[in-house]
Amino acid sequence: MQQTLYPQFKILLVDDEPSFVRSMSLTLERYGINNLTSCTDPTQVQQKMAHENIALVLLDLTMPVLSGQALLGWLKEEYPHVSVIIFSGINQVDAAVDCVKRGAFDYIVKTTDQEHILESIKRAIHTQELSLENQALRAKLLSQDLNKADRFSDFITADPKMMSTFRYLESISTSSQAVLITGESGVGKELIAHAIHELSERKGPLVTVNVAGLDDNIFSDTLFGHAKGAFTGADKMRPGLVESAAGGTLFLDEIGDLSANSQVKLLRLLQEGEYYPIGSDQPKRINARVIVATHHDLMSQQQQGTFRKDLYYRLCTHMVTIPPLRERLNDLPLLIDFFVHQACNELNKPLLQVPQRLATQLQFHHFPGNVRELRALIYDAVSQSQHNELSLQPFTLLINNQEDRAFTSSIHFDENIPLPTLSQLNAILVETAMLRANNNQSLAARMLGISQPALSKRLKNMKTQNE
Ligand SMILES: Nc1ncnc2c1ncn2[C@@H]1O[C@H](COP(=O)(O)OP(=O)(O)OP(=O)(O)O)[C@@H](O)[C@H]1O
Repeated sequence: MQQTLYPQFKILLVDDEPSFVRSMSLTLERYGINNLTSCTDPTQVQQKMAHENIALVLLDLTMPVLSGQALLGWLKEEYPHVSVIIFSGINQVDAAVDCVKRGAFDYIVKTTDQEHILESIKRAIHTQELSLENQALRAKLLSQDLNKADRFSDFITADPKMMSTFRYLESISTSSQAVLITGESGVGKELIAHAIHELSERKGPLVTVNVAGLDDNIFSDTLFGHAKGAFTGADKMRPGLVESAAGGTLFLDEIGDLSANSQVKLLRLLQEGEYYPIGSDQPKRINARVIVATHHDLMSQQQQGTFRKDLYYRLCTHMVTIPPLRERLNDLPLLIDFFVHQACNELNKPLLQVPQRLATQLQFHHFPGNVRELRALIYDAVSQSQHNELSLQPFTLLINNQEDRAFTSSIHFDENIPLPTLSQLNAILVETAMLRANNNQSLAARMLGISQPALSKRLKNMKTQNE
């Protein structure tokens, strides 16, 4: 099994008592916090900070030679972004206030119960993770570049909104927090989940589970597995898919359809990082990053009370929304070419020419099934094509219907206002087409159903009439 280090940065434990360092390390490791380094000699801290990627320090207050307070002052001066939690053998309000004033994240008495200590450490980790991601995100947004563009190569797009989504995903690639992907059915959420897994560089597998329609028992059995004898027919222990995803990613698709009971279990898994196989009282720890996706509007589901608020807010930390195809029409020609290539390859046909007007004409279609629908249409057209050009037959009904509908529903003449003249309408149409085509005359001409020279002539006429 792959051992993933958590968190992504190191935690330095400094205490002159070797027994405390040992027991604290064991406790943290038991709770999945295993990216640790330690020292019992406070004078070594300087060297460790210089050579290791440390973002959280757990510091004993009372040590010989160099006190925790002195080290805290030095750390806050030299490494202001590093969080420091102070541990003390005694509960001294003055010392606690002083440490917090000097910038300590928290002050903990060593005899405090373990849960409280862990809570504080988890909070510090979470704060550091968010701040590191924030820095990465800012750098990424400023740079405009993708470092690992190849990880997105299966997702065909030239859309600026998708490019910012890719940059955002790069900046959170090493985070251990869950990612929520939303968007209509068929927009490519599963492809994005694959890209996130690839970006994370986790060595383990990507395990996908469609949770729609799973009742709570099946959900638990599928994800958490069961112990031998847990129920009739459980004749041997079976590990769940959380375990299969160890060292990798667990992708839960259709999360908006999760039953209320299963939502509680998922929340616990995300919050505590633990789960119980059915019939076992031994908790197991998750060692996989979780990605969830849904085509539902989770925000309104949680407002209506069908999706737990706490789970929603937990999932929201990292969220991406993939726009529907009709909102990224620039992707149409790219996707058409891509699917024609793919279909010709798969169906063993020579590469077909794509009539240029296809993308323009398809712009009017609403694409309720998004890219999946476009893919199916292209595959159908490729299989029906007899000659070396893609047959437009499968699209005719769709194009005519949509063009007519788009046309008639968008044009309305108010009875109280005089009708425009034909030349006024002509000018409006030409200007709108030029605007939509980004001043590309060939494209605008195709939209208007005329040749490029004819459009150029009209533009010249309009110009002289205006002069
Ligand atoms: N941008 C894209 N480039 C190439 N192929 C795409 C793109 N987007 C989607 N596809 C293809 O469209 C189909 C549907 O994509 P996918 O299954 O990822 O959608 P989804 O959003 O997860 O849908 P659902 O909500 O129904 O699960 C797949 O065959 C996928 O490969």
